[in-house]
Amino acid sequence: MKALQSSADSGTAFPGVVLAGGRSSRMGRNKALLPFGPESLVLRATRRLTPQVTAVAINANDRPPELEALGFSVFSDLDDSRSGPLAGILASLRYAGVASWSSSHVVTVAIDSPFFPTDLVARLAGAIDRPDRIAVAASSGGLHPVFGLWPLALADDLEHWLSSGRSLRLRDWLARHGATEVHFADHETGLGRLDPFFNVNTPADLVAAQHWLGALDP
Ligand SMILES: Nc1nc2c(ncn2[C@@H]2O[C@H](COP(=O)(O)OP(=O)(O)OP(=O)(O)O)[C@@H](O)[C@H]2O)c(=O)[nH]1
Ligand SMILES: [Mg+2]
Repeated sequence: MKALQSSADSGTAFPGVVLAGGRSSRMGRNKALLPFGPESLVLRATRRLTPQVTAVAINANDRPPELEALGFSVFSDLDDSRSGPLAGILASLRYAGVASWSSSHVVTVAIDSPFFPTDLVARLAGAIDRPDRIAVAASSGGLHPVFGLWPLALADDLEHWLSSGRSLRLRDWLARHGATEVHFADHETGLGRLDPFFNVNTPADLVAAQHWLGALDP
């Protein structure tokens, strides 16, 4: 069995994927390319993730030229069913093989949580001690399982789970394996406490997020 490839001394050693494969139906337009501060949500996510991981790729099903031109590897779900985040996690586990990422796990983050913690990966990695363990993020707002550390060894299990018509709910597949939950504190801002996993789903959420952005460090 592969050793868990992370240590406090060498820093985290996992590749990361920005999950941007959803429909953005509540927003009404592709969330990845939404302007956010001086950049876009996808650039914000990659910029926040890059210092935490060994490589970054983007998982997307809508792939306009502006997305492809960012300089990151982009890969789609295995099929076009848009069946939810589990499809993106499976695609990420499979992409790890395509990209020859030699690690025990892949990290995923959501496209639409622009304030996710800068110590996300270190904290998730520090919470598990075996290469077959899953770690997921939690906060005052509850569990955020799209932010997780996923063992590559579970790819076949997940593919079978999805292809056999089991639940598409991420939490249902998590329950099958168990996961270590890692709690993250709110950001303290001049405007009050902000859940680091604040989620931008609607145009109103985007307005609120821009407001929070002004109250936070870069
Ligand atoms: N790869 C992939 N990722 C998905 C899929 N559905 C949701 N996601 C991702 O999961 C995260 C949470 O998605 P949601 O905010 O719940 O859904 P959304 O599709 O982005 O937006 P809505 O259509 O408004 O629900 C985001 O990072 C999405 O890009 C999917 O079918 N495939
Ligand atoms: Mg969302």
